[in-house]
Amino acid sequence: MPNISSQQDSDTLKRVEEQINILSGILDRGRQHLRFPGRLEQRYLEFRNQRFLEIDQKIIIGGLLFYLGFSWSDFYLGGDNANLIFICRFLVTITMFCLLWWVPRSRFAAHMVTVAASGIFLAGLSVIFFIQLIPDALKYAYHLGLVPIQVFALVALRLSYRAMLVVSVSLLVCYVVMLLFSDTPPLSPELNSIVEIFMPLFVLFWLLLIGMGAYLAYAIESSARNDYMKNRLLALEAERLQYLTRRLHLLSTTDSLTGIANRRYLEECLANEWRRCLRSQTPLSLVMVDIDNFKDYNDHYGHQQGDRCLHDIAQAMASFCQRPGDLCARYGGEEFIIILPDTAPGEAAYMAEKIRESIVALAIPHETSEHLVATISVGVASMIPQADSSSDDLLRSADRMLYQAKEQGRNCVVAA
Ligand SMILES: Nc1nc2c(ncn2[C@@H]2O[C@H](COP(=O)(O)OP(=O)(O)OP(=O)(O)O)[C@@H](O)[C@H]2O)c(=O)[nH]1
Repeated sequence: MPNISSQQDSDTLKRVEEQINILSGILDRGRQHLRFPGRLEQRYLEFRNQRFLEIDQKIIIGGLLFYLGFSWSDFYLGGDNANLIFICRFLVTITMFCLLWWVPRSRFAAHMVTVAASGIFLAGLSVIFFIQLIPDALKYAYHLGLVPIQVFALVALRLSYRAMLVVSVSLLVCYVVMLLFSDTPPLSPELNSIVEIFMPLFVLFWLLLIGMGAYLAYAIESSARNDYMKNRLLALEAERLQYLTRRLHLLSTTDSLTGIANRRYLEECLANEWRRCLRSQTPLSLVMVDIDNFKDYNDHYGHQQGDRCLHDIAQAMASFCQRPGDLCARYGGEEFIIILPDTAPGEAAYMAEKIRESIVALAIPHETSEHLVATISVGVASMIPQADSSSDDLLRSADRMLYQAKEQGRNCVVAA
C-alpha cells in the first residue's frame, strides 16, 4: 500500500503545476518567442537537437553529396588547379561526414545545429576559395555556386533563425571582401561592363535572399517553438492528471488517521483474494486485531493521545505485511484486519504472535492496563475458499477467535 503523504509525489506535482503555469502564461501572452525563460529553453534546444538528429542530419548528408557531386565542374573549369580544387572539396566533404558521425556520439551531441551551420559556412567559404583558383573569366561560373549553398542554409537551418542568419551574413561578408580584394581577370570591355552591373546586383539579390530567408526562418522557428510549448503543456497536463488520479485513489483507499488501508479497500482486497485463493485452492488467512482496554486509554490519556496510539500500533502492524497481497487495514474504531493470502493456519498464527509481541515491545505507556503498556488481542482464522462459502464466513471465524482472546484475558493470540 503506497504512502499517501509521499513527499516526493507532492513535490513532483508542485513542480509540474509550476511548469504548467509558466507555459500557460507564455501562451496567453500570445507573442512570438525565439527564446524561452530558464530551463525551458534548454529543454527546447535538447528537443530541437533530437529532431535535427532524426530528420535534418539526412538533409545535411544529401547536401554534402550534392556539394561533392559538383566536382565535375572542378575538372571541367578548374584548369591546372582542377586537382587541388577537387581535393579541397573532397576534404571538406569527408571532414563534415566525420563530424556528422562523431558529434552525436560525443559530449558535443547537443551542438548539432552549430556543427551543421559551421559545415555550411565551410562549404560556402570553400567555393569563395575555389573562385580564386579558377582561371580567368570562368571563375564567374563559381560565383553562382554560392546561390545553392545559401538556399541550402535557408532550408537546413530553418529551425534556428539565428544560426541561419549568422551563416548567411558571414558568407556574404566573406564574398564582398573577396570581391574588394581579389584581382579582376582581364575581360573584353563589353564583358567588363556586364560584370560591373552584374556584381552589385548579385550582392543585392543575395541580400534579398537572406532577408526572405530570415523572415521565413523567424516564422518557422517561432511556430516550431509554439508547437513545442503546446505539446509540452499537453504532456504536463497528462502528468498532472496521472498524479491527481493516483492521489485520489490513495485518498479513497487510505485511512487518514493511521495511514494504512481503510475498510472499503480492505473489502475490495478481501473479495479479490478470496476469488484468487478459490481458483488456486490455497489457504487464505485473516488476522483480526483489537487494542485492549482502549476506552480506558482514551479516558486516561485523552482522545488525541488515543489517536497517536492508534497510528503507532497500525504502522507497526503494517510493517509485517511484506509479501504482495498482504494487507493491513483499519476495520473500524480500534479494530484492524490483516489479510494473508496463500498462508497456512500455522504460519498465520506464528505471524500473529510476532505482531502481538511487537506491539508490547513498542512500550506505549498504558497505566490503567495490568501490563502497564498498550497491548492487543488477536484472533486468527484460515480457510481454503470453497464455492459454497464466502469471505464473511472467514471474517466471522476470525471475530470469534478474537472474542475468545478477549475472554482469555487479552494480550494473546487465539487461532481457529
Ligand atoms: N482516540 C480514538 N479512539 C477511538 C477511535 N475509534 C474508536 N475509539 C475508541 O475505542 C474505544 C473502544 O472501546 P471498547 O469497544 O469499549 O473496547 P476496549 O475499551 O478497547 O475494551 P476491549 O476491547 O474489551 O479490550 C472507544 O472508547 C472508542 O471511543 C479513534 O479513532 N480514536
